[in-house]
Amino acid sequence: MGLLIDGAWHTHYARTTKDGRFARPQTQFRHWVTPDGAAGPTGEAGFPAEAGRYHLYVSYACPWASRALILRVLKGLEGLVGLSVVHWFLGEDGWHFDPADGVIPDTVNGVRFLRELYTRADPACSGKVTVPVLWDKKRGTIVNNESADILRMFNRAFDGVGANREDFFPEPLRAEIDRINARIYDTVNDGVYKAGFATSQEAYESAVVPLFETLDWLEERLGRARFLVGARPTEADFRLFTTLVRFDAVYHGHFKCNLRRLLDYPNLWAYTRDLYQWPGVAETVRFDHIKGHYYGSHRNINPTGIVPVGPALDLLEPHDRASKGG
Ligand SMILES: N[C@@H](CCC(=O)N[C@@H](CS)C(=O)NCC(=O)O)C(=O)O
Repeated sequence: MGLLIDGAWHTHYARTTKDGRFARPQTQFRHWVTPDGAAGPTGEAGFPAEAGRYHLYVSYACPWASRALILRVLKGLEGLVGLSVVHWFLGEDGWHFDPADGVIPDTVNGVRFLRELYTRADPACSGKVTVPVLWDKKRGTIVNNESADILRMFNRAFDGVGANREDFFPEPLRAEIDRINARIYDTVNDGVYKAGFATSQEAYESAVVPLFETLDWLEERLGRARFLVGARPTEADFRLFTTLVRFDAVYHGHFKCNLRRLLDYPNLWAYTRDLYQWPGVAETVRFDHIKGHYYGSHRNINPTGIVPVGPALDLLEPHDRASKGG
């Protein structure tokens, strides 16, 4: 693992703060694709929605990239926004495209390492080289590498150029979705990383306790309703899903989030299966990439790199959630 400093690749840097806490770095590129090319909530104008102009780079292993991948499918953007998938192993050279099952090479820029995209976009770029990345083929630059922004763009920007009209961030539900996202981001999506990458007992415990408080709260909420907000799935559900689907396979053991398993939460487990079985979602979930990435790449946490065979999970088991409405 490494990062860019003024365009140069470095492999030695502190991952945690002095007290052992993991702090997620700021995202560098925050422009927006919009229907007419007007500026979005952040960044510059000049990225109008056009069929075939933009390309998405993801890892199947990564929960942040996977949420963008899910929205690409749910909005019917496969024919409009191209796709490349990195190799699951994240080593000294960062994300790369070595051939392996499931890897989709970079047909746009022909790069071997993802970091080359970052320095093409900005030769003096500094920061982590992360997925997802949304690339503009016309201007030859990164539009945005923040998954939360990419979800919102995919949800609306391409509706006039061939996306379907499904709305995963409906106007009347926005405030509630934002409110629920904030808690889930801090304690669950990022919470598992704060626990897993902690290098002090205190930092670890201060992530695990709120993580399970939120899961307990969600268990209760999802006992009353099929989805988090409203009667249809929204972005809030898919943002939570990508963490839940990895929970027992990776976070429970590898990241020591082991107060309870997802399987111990009847509602959360059935909810995860419901979303997994939602048309288009299962094809975005690749456990070989997920497990290979976490257990194989984080040698500070798992020095042998051995990938456990279990747990046996049946995500296709019927979920019986339709009775909760929606
Ligand atoms: N804020 C970013 C975070 C993305 C992120 O952290 N991705 C991880 C993979 S799960 C990554 O690419 N890490 C590369 C590294 O740490 O070198 C987003 O949500 O898009």
